Amino acid sequence: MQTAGAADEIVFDAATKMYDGTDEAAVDALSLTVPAGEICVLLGASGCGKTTALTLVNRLTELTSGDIRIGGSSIREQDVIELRRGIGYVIQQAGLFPHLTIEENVATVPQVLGWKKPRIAERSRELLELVGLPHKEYAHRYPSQLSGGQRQRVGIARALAADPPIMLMDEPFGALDPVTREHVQDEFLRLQEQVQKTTLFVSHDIDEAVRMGDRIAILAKGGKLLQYDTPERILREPADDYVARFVGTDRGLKALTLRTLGDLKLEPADEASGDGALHTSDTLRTALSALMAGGAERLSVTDEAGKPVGSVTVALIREAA
Ligand SMILES: Nc1ncnc2c1ncn2[C@@H]1O[C@H](COP(=O)(O)OP(=O)(O)OP(=O)(O)O)[C@@H](O)[C@H]1O
Repeated sequence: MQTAGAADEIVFDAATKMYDGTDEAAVDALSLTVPAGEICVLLGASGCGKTTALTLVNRLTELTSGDIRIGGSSIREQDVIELRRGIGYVIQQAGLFPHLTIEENVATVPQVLGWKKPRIAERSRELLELVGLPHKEYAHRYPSQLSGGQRQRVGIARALAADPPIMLMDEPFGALDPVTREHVQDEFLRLQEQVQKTTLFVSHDIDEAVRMGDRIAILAKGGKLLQYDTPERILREPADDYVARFVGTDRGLKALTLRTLGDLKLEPADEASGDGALHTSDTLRTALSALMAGGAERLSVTDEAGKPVGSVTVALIREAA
């Protein structure tokens, strides 16, 4: 299996885009640094410049002024084709080639790079396994023979094929139903633990941003950066009223998704502790919801092996929050 490959820091340095025929910048002097190996979610309302900011990085959109540096090198000074070889790009509908099999789709970039056949075959096999699509079952299907979630996973495998240091993801899970979406998000996070790519991820969904982001950049119209922080800080200390409104009045509840029962000093369990349906890996929000739904005073908690480790109450969660 693939382990962490190279990852590069991305620096936006007063990056500005003014489209022809417009008199307002779509992205106005955006400056931020995404540390190597982290996921930065660009979050904001429709039209605030998220996609523009993203596509400035692979030069699908050209900068009007300012700069973007990847691993210290300006993108302006690089050959566009070379630049894009180092960047995986995933879009909403996966953008797979319908007339190519899954394996051929994953192999497109290695083929362009002139890899030898056995190396391409090995890489495709490895990547399909990595995204949870066993080669034997899926390699020879066509995109139309997969579910939406599976197609998105192939899109991710294809973007990772040449082991690029950077991933750009433009609402990659936007077209999926909420259950599949959560599942694919979790899978991507597991994958990211292994590959550790520097990832820019566009979303307009605060829940997705909180789940996926090591950091979240909240943008307002014109690509103006309102706050750039960890999900925890954004939920607890929104920079202004706009950010507070954007993250929602239930931000206290959302913050509960950032911590798990394993982070708490649990209380001892007693006979009245319920049936131990909660695990240390469950979030505080899941625990609160289980306590409310069951009307229980206290629920017992087990570790992943099913061993009882204590119990949780609403008061304990309130204290932790
Ligand atoms: N090719 C273009 N020519 C002119 N204006 C454009 C072009 N592409 C985008 N824009 C404008 O730039 C602004 C930012 O668009 P962009 O697509 O980056 O926003 P976004 O935040 O990604 O929006 P959404 O969430 O709706 O996809 C918008 O006002 C849009 O109309």
